[in-house]
Amino acid sequence: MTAEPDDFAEATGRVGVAGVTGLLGAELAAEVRRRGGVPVPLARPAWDFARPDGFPALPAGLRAVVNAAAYTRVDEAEAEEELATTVNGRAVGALARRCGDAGVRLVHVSTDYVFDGRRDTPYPVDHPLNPRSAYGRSKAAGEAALAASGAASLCVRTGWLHGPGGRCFVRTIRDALPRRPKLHVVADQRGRPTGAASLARLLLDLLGAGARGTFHGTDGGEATWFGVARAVAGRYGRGADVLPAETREFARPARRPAYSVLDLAATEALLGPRPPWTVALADTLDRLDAAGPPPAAR
Ligand SMILES: NC(=O)C1=CN([C@@H]2O[C@H](COP(=O)(O)OP(=O)(O)OC[C@H]3O[C@@H](n4cnc5c(N)ncnc54)[C@H](OP(=O)(O)O)[C@@H]3O)[C@@H](O)[C@H]2O)C=CC1
Ligand SMILES: Cc1cn([C@H]2C[C@H](O)[C@@H](COP(=O)(O)OP(=O)(O)O[C@H]3O[C@@H](C)C(=O)[C@@H](O)[C@H]3O)O2)c(=O)[nH]c1=O
Repeated sequence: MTAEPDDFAEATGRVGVAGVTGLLGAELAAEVRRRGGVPVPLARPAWDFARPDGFPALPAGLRAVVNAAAYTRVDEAEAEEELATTVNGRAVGALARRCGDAGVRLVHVSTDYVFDGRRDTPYPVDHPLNPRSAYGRSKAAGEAALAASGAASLCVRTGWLHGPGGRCFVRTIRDALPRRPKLHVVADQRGRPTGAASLARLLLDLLGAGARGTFHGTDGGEATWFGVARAVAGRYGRGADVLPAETREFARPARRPAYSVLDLAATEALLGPRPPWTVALADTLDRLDAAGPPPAAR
């Protein structure tokens, strides 16, 4: 990984955003606007990641492209691996080649699920990939396609995203609380919960710092899914209703890594310490509550 600062932070310009309707893409578009730039959606039908052979040339005058489009349904991917691999793998290569042709920098987002979760200390950026799920394999294929394209790119692995603008674990737990007297949540998977808005800022900051290669981009600290669920429920006076479970009790089609804490050393050396995950969690819940009534406290 390298970093040669440029003037991106001062002159955001037109930024292509793929996946603009998603959890991260919506925050990215908002953050580009906040910095005085113009987000340019790269969306269907022209940019259908399931049909990357049909990608057009990039719109003119883009300063950079950020790819937040992906097939993200981890369990469904087990039965749809071919589609997931096209969207998360082949399409990334095709987009990178379009960016290379136009001389435009590409920021691509990858996941903690490319690792096998067998470590018990944070995964360095150059640790060998060994995904245990179809989704993880499809995202690893995207990283490989990006590298093979030769385009000037930045790949940022993140994990456990949450935000008000889409489906995520935090929202699932918040919405389940009024309907379920008790929630059993796995306490043997550990990672770094990350706010989508916090990640959007980080991606643009990394771009502005001229970062190239692979970086990790999460919020700071670490937690289990049980810990996250407890924190969500605690806000509504329901913390005691979240009970710890083991992964083997919670059968799902896809395997999740037991440990997916990503090492942040290079990112923090460039941009300073990451905020603790609890800050972005409070922000997500504030924004969800502002949009609709919170679950009734019991
Ligand atoms: N969510 C998480 O916890 C994590 C996510 N990531 C990565 O972060 C990135 C953003 O994820 P997130 O915001 O959660 O994703 P979402 O599932 O919220 O959004 C996915 C976006 O991709 C678009 N998309 C899906 N299929 C296609 C297609 N065939 N053609 C064009 N666009 C398509 C969707 O468009 P539409 O609305 O039209 O379907 C949507 O805009 C992804 O690369 C993901 O792998 C990494 C780690 C954790
Ligand atoms: C809703 C729920 C989940 N769980 C468990 C199941 C699973 O092991 C874990 C996480 O649940 P989810 O299925 O919501 O999260 P999951 O879809 O696995 O989230 C992942 O999404 C992809 C896109 C990524 O890239 C990852 O970084 C990660 O954020 O919590 C419970 O134990 N109890 C519950 O009530």
